[in-house]
Amino acid sequence: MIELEQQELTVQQESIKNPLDIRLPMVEIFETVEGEGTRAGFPTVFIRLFGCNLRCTWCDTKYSYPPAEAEFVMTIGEIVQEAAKYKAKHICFTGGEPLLYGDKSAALIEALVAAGRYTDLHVETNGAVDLAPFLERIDSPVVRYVMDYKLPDSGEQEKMLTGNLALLRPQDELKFVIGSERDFFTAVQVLKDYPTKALPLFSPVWETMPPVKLVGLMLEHGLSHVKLNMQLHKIIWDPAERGV
Ligand SMILES: Nc1nc2[nH]cc(C(=O)O)c2c(=O)[nH]1
Ligand code: SF4
Ligand SMILES: [Mg+2]
Repeated sequence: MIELEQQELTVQQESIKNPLDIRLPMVEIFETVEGEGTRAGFPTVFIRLFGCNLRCTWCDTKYSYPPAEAEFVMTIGEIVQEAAKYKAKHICFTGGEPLLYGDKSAALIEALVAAGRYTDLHVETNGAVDLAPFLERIDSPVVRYVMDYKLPDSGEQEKMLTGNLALLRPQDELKFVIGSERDFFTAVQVLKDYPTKALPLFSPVWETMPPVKLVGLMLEHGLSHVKLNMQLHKIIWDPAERGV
């Protein structure tokens, strides 16, 4: 994969003039209903890029980074065309980490916006990529960021760029995946320490945090501004199923 990325970079530095020709490593494109966040339940096209800069203990998409390999490479033009084969008007841009490719990730978002088909394009980002360049460059009311804040159980908390929290806007979402009481109390503290305009979502880790326990903690601690976030796709389909 590293070889592929280096090869891609060399080729692109030489010859890319049209953003639609930029090539990105892909895992999958499919249509389903969004399982999470404020747009849960809406038919949505998922565009899943390959590669991630984190390794969360409870990750449910380990097929989206090495030692797994990218399923295929597509140009931005091909990705936009493939997405347009589906009827959904919402896009979930995910991974892996969809913003891993910097300017190339931004160019894909811009091309999807330019297609003019979509009323919502949300980016599922992992909290370890600086959102400032994307917020500066992409000026579209349909583009929203759903940022994860990784808690202690994920093993990746120290990679969180806390500066992102102040950059998030009211249309954005800040998701905490909560695996334990320690995670819960850390999330509560983060919300106190780093004020944000984004909507906070608390999502239970499927295997270790029974939803009833998380709801109990939310009510007990008066978290009236926090929304419970259940992963609908794990309730509708087998939790291990891909492409749903
Ligand atoms: N239905 C469904 N909703 C999702 N929301 C976020 C997902 C993700 O993997 O990022 C996801 C996913 O994989 N499936
Ligand atoms: S950031 Fe997302 S894709 Fe990357 S390891 Fe963590 S859960 Fe998995
Ligand atoms: Mg998933």
